[in-house]
Amino acid sequence: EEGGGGRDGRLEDEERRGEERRGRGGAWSDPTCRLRVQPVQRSSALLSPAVMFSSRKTWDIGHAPCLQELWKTDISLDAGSVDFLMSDGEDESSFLSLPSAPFSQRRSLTAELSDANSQKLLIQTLQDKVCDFQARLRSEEVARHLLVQQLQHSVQPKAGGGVQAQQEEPRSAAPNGVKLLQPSEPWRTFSCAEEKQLVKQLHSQVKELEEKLLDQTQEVERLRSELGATDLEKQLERLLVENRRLKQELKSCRCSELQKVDAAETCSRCPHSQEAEGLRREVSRWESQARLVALEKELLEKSSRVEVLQRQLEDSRRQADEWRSRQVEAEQKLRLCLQEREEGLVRQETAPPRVQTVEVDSAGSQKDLADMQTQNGALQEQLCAQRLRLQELETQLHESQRTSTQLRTQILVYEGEMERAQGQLEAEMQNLEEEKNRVIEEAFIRAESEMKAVHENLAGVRLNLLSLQPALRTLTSDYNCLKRQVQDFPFMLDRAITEAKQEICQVIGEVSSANQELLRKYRREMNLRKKCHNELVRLKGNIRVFCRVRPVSQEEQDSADAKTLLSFDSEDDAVLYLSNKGKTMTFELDKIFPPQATQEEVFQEVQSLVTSCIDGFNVCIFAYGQTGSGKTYTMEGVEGDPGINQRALRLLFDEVTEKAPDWDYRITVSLVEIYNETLRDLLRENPTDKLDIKMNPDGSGQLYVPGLTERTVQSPEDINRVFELGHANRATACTNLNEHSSRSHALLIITVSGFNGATGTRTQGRLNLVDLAGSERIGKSGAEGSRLREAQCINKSLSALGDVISALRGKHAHVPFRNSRLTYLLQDSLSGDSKTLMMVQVSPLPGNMSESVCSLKFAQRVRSVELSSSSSTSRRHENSSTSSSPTHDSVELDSPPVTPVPLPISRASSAGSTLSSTSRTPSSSRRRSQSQLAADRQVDSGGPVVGDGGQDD
Ligand SMILES: Nc1ncnc2c1ncn2[C@@H]1O[C@H](COP(=O)(O)OP(=O)(O)OP(=O)(O)O)[C@@H](O)[C@H]1O
Repeated sequence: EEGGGGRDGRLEDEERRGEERRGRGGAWSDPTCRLRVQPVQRSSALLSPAVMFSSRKTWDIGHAPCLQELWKTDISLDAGSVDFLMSDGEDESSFLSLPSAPFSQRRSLTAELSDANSQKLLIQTLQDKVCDFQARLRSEEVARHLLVQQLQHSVQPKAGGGVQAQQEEPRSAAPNGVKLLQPSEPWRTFSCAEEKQLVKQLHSQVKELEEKLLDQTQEVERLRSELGATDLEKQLERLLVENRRLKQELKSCRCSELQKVDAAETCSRCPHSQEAEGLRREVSRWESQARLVALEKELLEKSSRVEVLQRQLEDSRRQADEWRSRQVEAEQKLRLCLQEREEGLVRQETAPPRVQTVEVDSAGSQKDLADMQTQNGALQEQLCAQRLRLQELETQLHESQRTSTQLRTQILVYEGEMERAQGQLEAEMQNLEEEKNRVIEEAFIRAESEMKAVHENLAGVRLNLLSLQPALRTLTSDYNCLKRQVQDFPFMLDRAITEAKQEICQVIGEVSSANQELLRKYRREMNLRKKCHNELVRLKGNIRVFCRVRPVSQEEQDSADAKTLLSFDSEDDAVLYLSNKGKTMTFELDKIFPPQATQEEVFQEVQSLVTSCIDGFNVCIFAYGQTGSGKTYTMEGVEGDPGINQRALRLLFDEVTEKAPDWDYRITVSLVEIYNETLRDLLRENPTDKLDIKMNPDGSGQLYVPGLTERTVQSPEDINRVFELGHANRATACTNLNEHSSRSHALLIITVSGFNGATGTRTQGRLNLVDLAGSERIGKSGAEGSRLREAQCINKSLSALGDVISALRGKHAHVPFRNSRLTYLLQDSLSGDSKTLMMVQVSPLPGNMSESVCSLKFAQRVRSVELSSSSSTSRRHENSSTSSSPTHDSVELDSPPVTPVPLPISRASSAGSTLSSTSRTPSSSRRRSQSQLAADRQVDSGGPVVGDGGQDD
């Protein structure tokens, strides 16, 4: 207002100066100085799309552009266009529940919204839209009203009292002190001051209007942000959220009902299910009732909300009617103004212009006049533009009228839709009410029956409780007792564990001592067993003689000479009868194997001798007999049916393995052949090399065979390899193996060395398995050359063996071991406590009878010899000692007999054997049977066969 006042002041100054100029120069005389007063040009802001409202609360600038576009493009407002308007061309989702389909489809879509929530939402949306349309209508009406007012302001001076009144009171007609120069004012001449003042007034008016427009635009923005469509959208959003929540609640209610039904089915068999089911049903009944109450409350709220909205709708409708009537009035006024203005214009055109002549006093006045004339032209142009604008406004008015008509129609349609939806909602509510009542009744009946069942169950439970009380008391007392025991249990457990530990330690000590005692007893028993065994062997005789009669072969059976002269005692397996030249000879040996005896049966009888080798005894097993009597068969056997050699080694392996935990044994094997008194090693690479028996250079007086190969064997496979090698070497050494083998002695020397780690005891025994050469007396048959020499050598060695045994038997001071390589080599195995087995092989054929008789006599003679047990003590050495040895008793009690390592062929043992033969104890004397004595006598009378070869010792 200050600014306005300032401007007014300036205008007054200008008027005053103009008056002065007029006073000085008189009236305006120049026609060029005539001034046409033109209507005030509207601010460009008023022509902008923005619409101003008279009231602050009715600003709605956001939707105006859309309507103006419609007006410009002349789009008819059908249902689709209404939707487009409603969505404001920006976001259709702002009207979520309203389908964007044409209006013709809306009915069917609405009909599809069957449930109450959807209908409620639809009603709400429709109401919102109605409000929205009403607001838009209001805003349009306000805009039109404003335009009309503006027009009225423009034409007011003329319509109010004509140019005269304006001339009389130019300042009072303008609001806010601004003098409005109306375009309809008739042409008149003004003084320069008046013109200048008029121009200033026009400028100030324009500025004022622009400021107002700016303020109102800002106000519009503010109101739009505060109110506008956002409230409606928020409300709509809230309602949508509420609708969604209600839907989910309904769904969860249905699901819970279904789950309850399922649970009731599954638990129907449970004994406690009835009670639980009753309680659950009661809870669900209460829940459903609570839910129904909540729904009812919600429904009431919704209903009240609908009523409020309906009231708002009524109000808005009434306001719309009022606005409509006011618009009609404004239109009428506008028409009247226009009419008057047109008439004024017509009058102006028809009336002759009054031209006042103004004398130009000065060049400045003339210039002002020219400016005024220019300004007058501009005002004329503004007048034309104003007219055009008036026409446009009229067009817009018509359009807005048409739009309002269409909107009204749309409102009516929506109202009808809303009424129908409301009717459906009411019907739905009615149905829901009925459903609710029915459900409540059913729930009540169900609850009653369930309550009854619950009461019955409760009575049963009470009874059970009464019966359970004594048991509970008992259990409580037991529990307390157990609790006390559990509390004491750790102490008891500790005590028991301590006692148990002590007992266990004590028992372990006792067991350990008992174990030691048992071990001691076991050793003593073992020694006793060995002692008994040795005693038994001694009683049986250290030299044992078996006889094996070979069967008659198929070829021999076919010959006429197959009739056997040998017969056996069925009751005594030690007696053999031989019929020769009409008289029967009886031979009694330790064991006689008939032809049908198997290799296994033969080995059963010799295996005790084999095992004594492990205990440190020297054992010698001879196979004696004529060629073809079965010596090799008995010792080596055939493939698939091994003889004593392989079986002995296997047995030794088994025994050694059995004693393995305490004893560590080593078994070595040597294969030696004696042919023509020549010693050869069958396991060395060059078996033809001759071996010699020499005195040990260490001065111990023992004999040994330098270069004799000793192969360690650990398995039957090793044995097989050794035998194969020996057999191959024996074959390379001769052209005819069979011939050669019958003329040579084959010795398998097995040495078993043992060491007891616990006691430090060492043992060594030797098992000599000898396949002797044929014992037939070839020399007497007139053989010559090499055969004679072979026969002589065989006879010599066999005679030497007989002499040795005879000397042992006769307890001679001197035993001629050195008369042959065989006896020399086997000196240790034949003397002392060594054990000797002579397996005499006999052919049953009559043609071999004389040889059989010789062999049997030799066997009889050998059997009568006994080695002295006392002499054995000198042969034993303990822990690798040489000649000094413990007494026989001490060895037997504490440890197995021990022989020195390595095993020498000792001369001292020879002396020992001599000593032993002289110091034989009476207890070791052998009781012989009468038949044996008879045989001895018979042999003595017949003369020994052994001596036939002659002795060179
Ligand atoms: N108990 C037996 N059962 C079956 N066959 C046997 C028996 N004893 C010997 N024979 C067979 O008799 C034959 C001669 O035996 P073997 O070669 O063992 O006699 P030998 O006394 O070793 O002869 P040599 O002194 O010439 O070596 C062989 O064919 C052998 O198979």
